[in-house]
Amino acid sequence: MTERVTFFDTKIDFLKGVGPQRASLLNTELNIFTYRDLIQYYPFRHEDRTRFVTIAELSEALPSAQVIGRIRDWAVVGEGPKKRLVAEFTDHTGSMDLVWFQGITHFEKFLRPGAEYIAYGKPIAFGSKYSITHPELDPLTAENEQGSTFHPIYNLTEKLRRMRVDSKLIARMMQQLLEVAYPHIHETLPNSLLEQYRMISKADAIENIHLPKSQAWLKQAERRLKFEELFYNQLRLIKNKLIHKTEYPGQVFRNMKLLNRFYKEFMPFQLTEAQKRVLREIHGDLVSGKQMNRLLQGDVGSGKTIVAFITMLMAIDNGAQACIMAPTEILADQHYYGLKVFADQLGLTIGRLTGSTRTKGRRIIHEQLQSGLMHIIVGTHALLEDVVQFKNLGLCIIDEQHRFGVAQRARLWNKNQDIYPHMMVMTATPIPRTLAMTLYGNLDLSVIDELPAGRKPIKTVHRYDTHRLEVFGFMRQQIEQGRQVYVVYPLIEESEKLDFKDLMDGHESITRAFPNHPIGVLHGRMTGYDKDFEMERFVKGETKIMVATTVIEVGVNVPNASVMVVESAERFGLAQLHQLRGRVGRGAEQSYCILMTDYKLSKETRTRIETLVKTNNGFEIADVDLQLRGPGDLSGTQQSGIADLILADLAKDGAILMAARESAQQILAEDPDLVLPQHAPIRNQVEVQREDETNWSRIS
Ligand SMILES: Nc1ncnc2c1ncn2[C@@H]1O[C@H](COP(=O)(O)OP(=O)(O)OP(=O)(O)O)[C@@H](O)[C@H]1O
Repeated sequence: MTERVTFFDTKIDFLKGVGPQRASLLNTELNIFTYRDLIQYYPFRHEDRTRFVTIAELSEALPSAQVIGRIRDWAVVGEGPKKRLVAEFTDHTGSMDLVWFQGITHFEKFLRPGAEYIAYGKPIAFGSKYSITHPELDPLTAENEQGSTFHPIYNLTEKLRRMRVDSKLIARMMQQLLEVAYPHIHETLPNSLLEQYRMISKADAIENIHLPKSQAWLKQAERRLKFEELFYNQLRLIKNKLIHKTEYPGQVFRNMKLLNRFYKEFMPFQLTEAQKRVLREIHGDLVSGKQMNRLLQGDVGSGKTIVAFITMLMAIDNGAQACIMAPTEILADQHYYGLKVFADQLGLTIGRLTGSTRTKGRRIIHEQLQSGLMHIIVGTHALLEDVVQFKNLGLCIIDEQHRFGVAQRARLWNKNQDIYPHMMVMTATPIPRTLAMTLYGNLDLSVIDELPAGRKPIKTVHRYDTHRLEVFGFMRQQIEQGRQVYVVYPLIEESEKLDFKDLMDGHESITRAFPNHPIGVLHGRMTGYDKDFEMERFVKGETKIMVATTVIEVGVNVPNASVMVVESAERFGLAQLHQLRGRVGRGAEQSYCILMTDYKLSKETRTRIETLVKTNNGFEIADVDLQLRGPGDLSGTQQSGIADLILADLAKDGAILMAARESAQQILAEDPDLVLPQHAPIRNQVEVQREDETNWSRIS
């Protein structure tokens, strides 16, 4: 497709007052090269500059205040870092101080005693007098004395600030650009939607997101642009889903001989109703003749492994092979061991391929996959290598998908010659609905929303470090009743050395406190062999306590372990704590999770800990996590497309997302190829943006 050059491709150098030096600064610091880049560089907040207060009305409760007054006098006082310029600023109600620690020489030249200014900033009381440090100061003019509007504040880098590129300058550039750009901004939503949701035009929205005429306009602009962003996000995902459903054939897996045999002879337990329902959904896909693209969500311990295995059997029953890809070696190993038990019973060949598989082993696996001798392969990224070829890959299961990129997924698809393999994505931690929709809106969703019968909810408590002896006492009691215990320490890359020392000190003090019980230790610095050895001892019950880092976070399954002690729990994220806790409560015994922390906790940390104490429900926890941290921070989601949402906030804009999704669904159901005249704005936008994998709401 040839690039269409538009007005918005003009270089910012053409704006008045930009010049080559500033242009290159904006290029390198903010990635702003063209009018398009600039106009889409939205401010992150606005200052309300419509109202004034008098000096008598100042109060510390005001986050900021705008005052008209006169500089009566000023002086430079103090020495060294305390050196500052203090100006006395007065109006008819009183006097206050304006203070500068930086730019003193500039203000010495700029301040004129007797002249009138508008000062803006955060008022702080010193005794009976208020002062503003580093206020924004503008000479009073006929224009600004009525109060201006809302001033946009842009994210800027330190270097830009040093070079005197501030929000005011960007706002001036924006004003200049908007004056000429307005007629070039095409409408990108159909009239019907604008009317249905009473939204303003794209051009008005762009103008008001930068330089709003009023608070009401700003709100309208935000709502319109968020809607558009989410609408195109959903349109892209739903369209993608439709294409898969209509255009991509899938192998049909009807034979169920092996599956029936497994059910009759080896099935270790009764499936839960939720597991059965999900398997019916999957089976429906696998006999539909279309390629399956499904997301399998289930809370920690809900029994995803058996669902994955039965799905694999459906493929193998029909002469196809299955693979499962996990983000880490430990997790791949866990899947391997979990699945091997079942595979061995049926005499199926299962292999494991990770970074540490030796060359010779690799070669054998490659051959067996190519000849079709190997039925199931479990692995990490190593599976993506070109040398890995299958005879007939019928099913790919991807665990923890959000750690894999879109391109990696596509590479797996292409591993089969004639027909794409069926795809199933499993997430080990529940994700909130809004996030699931924007990340995985192109997939069909299956949820295992029920834990196996007989599980007792894990009891979670919070204990301060000072109560460690009591905790040890409790651990001892549990071990004497035949149970096993995990003690987990944080190990975070930035403070790895110290953390490692904590882990080893912890190991030592536990060894001293439990002289009669064998203790294991597990961390990322150990070799694969040592890790396997330690894990095996714990699985067999030879060690009673496992002191570990978060390497055991996902997938580890030792039903006899009933106590999880998390040291420095304040340093873990919510999802991570929920995952860790999920390592216990996997058998029939009552299980416990003990979150150890320091006395001093931030408000957010307290909320995290209290949430875990209060609920075992992963979906509820995921929602709190989203509220606390925002979607960009949820573990591992950064690179997966969520960052492309510039304005919409999935924690707050759920209602807009639902409306946008519904609209996208309706429009595509009525007009899948977007050929109706009323959908021309969408068609145009989609045609221009098709090249862009992630963001279809860009200015064209
Ligand atoms: N229907 C069931 N009845 C009884 N036990 C079950 C059932 N389904 C699974 N289990 C057992 O529950 C435990 C957890 O299952 P599994 O390891 O598949 O969980 P998961 O969903 O993968 O969770 P995680 O993400 O925490 O690993 C295992 O010991 C498994 O054998």
